[in-house]
Amino acid sequence: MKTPVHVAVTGAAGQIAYSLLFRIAAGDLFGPHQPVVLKLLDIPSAERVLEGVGMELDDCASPLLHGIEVSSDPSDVFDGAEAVFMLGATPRGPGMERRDLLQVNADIFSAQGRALDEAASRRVRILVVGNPANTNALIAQRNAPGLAPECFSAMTRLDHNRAIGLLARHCGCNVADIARVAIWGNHSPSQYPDLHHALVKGRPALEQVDPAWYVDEFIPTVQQRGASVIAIRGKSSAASAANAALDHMRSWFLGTPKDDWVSMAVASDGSYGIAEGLMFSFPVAVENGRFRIVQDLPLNAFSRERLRLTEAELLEERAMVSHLI
Ligand SMILES: NC(=O)C1=CN([C@@H]2O[C@H](COP(=O)(O)OP(=O)(O)OC[C@H]3O[C@@H](n4cnc5c(N)ncnc54)[C@H](O)[C@@H]3O)[C@@H](O)[C@H]2O)C=CC1
Ligand SMILES: O=C([O-])CC(=O)C(=O)O
Repeated sequence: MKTPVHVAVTGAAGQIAYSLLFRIAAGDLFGPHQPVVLKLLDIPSAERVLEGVGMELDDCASPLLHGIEVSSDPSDVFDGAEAVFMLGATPRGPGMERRDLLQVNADIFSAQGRALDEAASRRVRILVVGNPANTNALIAQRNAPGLAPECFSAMTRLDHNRAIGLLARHCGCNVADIARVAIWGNHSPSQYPDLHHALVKGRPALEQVDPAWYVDEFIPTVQQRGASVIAIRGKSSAASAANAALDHMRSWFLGTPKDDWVSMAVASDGSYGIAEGLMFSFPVAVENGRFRIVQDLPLNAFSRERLRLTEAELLEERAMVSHLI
């Protein structure tokens, strides 16, 4: 048996965690031969719920689950962690934008960034899911100067999966027939779901869909999908968010297919003219456990303008938390 990977999950008593933890324990993250230790963090008032989640994990009798540790102290939970899912944050309700959560959630990410700096493995891979995810990831990263910026990412994989699902339904094909969809920018309505490089059954997607559908339906539907789920379900996406978080981490640990990429918000290195340091979603490829931003994709005037708009929003969000970074 291999040495267990230590996986920390914050907000472990919440709804996304309830869809995530059992799948990690079942091997959906690292496969059927890699044991894990789950390290669960939530606030003291959630202690009883967390205890109950731990009981249910025990009751799954998963041979891959080599331990469960529960705490309300981030330093305990991040100690030696190699994979960290940062879910712990207040979700939005109907009528709110994700950025309305910035003042509510920002302090969590500065404190937990410092705890990661102090305790996590130097090779840790951190995924911020709690909203507004990009700027929370920026706050955490800036509060962890002892960790490489490449240890941090924020989740736009749900948007990426939504885009693939919608395109597949529209084209009447299987999701496996689709490649090279990209989400650029912020996990917010300003994000840019880009089909200019996408392939459906190996042929350019934009030759197979009506341009008006792409601009007037596809882009706004993906941008607003989170709000649509809240309006209909009464709560924000949870199972699909957990699924995307697993997809994100699995791609980061195990790699992306040779002829495809995924979308991840990572610290900008200035690629495509995006301000350095912003946590910006790019198409990325992963090889040997390291991601690289896919380079040299041609961007037309429409795409350049969309990138500029979402970058402007992230710059505004960064200015709103300048006291924390
Ligand atoms: N990036 C993305 O694509 C998505 C992001 N989200 C975001 O994920 C976050 C979590 O969503 P849910 O699980 O539905 O919310 P939830 O309210 O069910 O769970 C959040 C949990 O975090 C805990 N928490 C709060 N402060 C904490 C702290 N300082 N340390 C540790 N835990 C803390 C709460 O006690 C609660 O148990 C929300 O911010 C939501 O908006 C949700 C869906 C998709
Ligand atoms: O919309 C929300 O608040 C939750 C979320 O981030 C999503 O579903 O994309």
